[in-house]
Amino acid sequence: MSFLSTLQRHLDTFQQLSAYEPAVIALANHVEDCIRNGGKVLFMGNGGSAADSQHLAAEFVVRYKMERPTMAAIALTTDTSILTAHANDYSFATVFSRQMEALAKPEDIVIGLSTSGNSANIIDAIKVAKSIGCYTYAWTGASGGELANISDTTLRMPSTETARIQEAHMLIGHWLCEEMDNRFAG
Ligand SMILES: O=C(CO)[C@@H](O)[C@H](O)[C@H](O)[C@H](O)COP(=O)(O)O
Ligand SMILES: [Zn+2]
Repeated sequence: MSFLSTLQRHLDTFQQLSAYEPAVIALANHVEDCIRNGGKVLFMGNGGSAADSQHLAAEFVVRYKMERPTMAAIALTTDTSILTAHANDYSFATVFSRQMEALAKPEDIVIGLSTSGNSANIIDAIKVAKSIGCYTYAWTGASGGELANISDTTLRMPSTETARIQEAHMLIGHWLCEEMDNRFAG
């Protein structure tokens, strides 16, 4: 496939994202309430979505563009000792749910990023998060996968291509950070 056709598919996907404004504003309102009430946001994903989870948690805790107080967030993808011990001793399928049991509180928001919506470790962790009482979001591709059936809210990106879905997730994530700057800065 040529770069121009890749770029065209990216643009086709992104052109549809303006329709997501109500969903992103609703998410931002929810995250604002969660943070103001002492909650935190837990992100998780595999592969590129692990990187995206860390990227967004860093922007919450450190900064995005503006000076504002820190916002509580954590990516469940970063501690290699936890990840390797759990995968080695138990199973990779429960590598996030174990951390969810340890860290999540009912007032928290959980965001699982999965392009297929079918990653077993995210499905298991969303189930555990719900049993704890957290509100759960799935960020997926167009199909939504199994995560769309079990999460409280699913944001389905308008693509079936992994890379384009990931690119759209990051636009949504940066849009959320921008909203948080507007609400918490100054
Ligand atoms: O970044 C990419 C592809 O762009 C890959 O590393 C990709 O994230 C991995 O194949 C993941 O395991 C896919 O998982 P998921 O998005 O289906 O949950
Ligand atoms: Zn990638």
